[in-house]
Amino acid sequence: MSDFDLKKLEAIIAERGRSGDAQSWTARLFNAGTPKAAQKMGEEAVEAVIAAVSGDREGLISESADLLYHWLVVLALADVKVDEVMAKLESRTGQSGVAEKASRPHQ
Ligand SMILES: N=c1c2ncn([C@@H]3O[C@H](COP(=O)(O)OP(=O)(O)OP(=O)(O)O)[C@@H](O)[C@H]3O)c2ncn1[C@@H]1O[C@H](COP(=O)(O)O)[C@@H](O)[C@H]1O
Repeated sequence: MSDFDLKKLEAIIAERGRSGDAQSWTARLFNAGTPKAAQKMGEEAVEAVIAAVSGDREGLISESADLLYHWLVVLALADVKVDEVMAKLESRTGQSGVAEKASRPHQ
């Protein structure tokens, strides 16, 4: 099993985004800004949905990777850390999760 994880990709994105390398897709997204990065994230999400609904397992894996990459770029541009998202998810587990869930509408 791979030991690659979202925090490693987060670090790569932070470094590549600031690189100024014209060949870097991450740098191009950083330069383009949040609207472009968020648009790409949305496109990849839709492609992942299509793969899931059509039963395309390999497609779902590939589109999920694209989605997570673009999601991390959007987070980086908003100065939000993966750890903050994980803390939010953790707060929804166990007893604290019950309290958080009760405070959220539509759940
Ligand atoms: N994980 C990814 C990753 N996933 C997807 N992509 C790129 O996301 C881009 C958009 O995907 P699309 O399928 O929409 O491709 P496209 O049709 O060319 O896009 P459009 O410009 O036409 O909208 C493609 O160029 C993919 O290569 C990624 N680009 C980079 N990474 C990671 O970021 C690192 C640094 O990459 P660079 O910034 O390119 O050096 C890489 O080593 C990887 O670890």
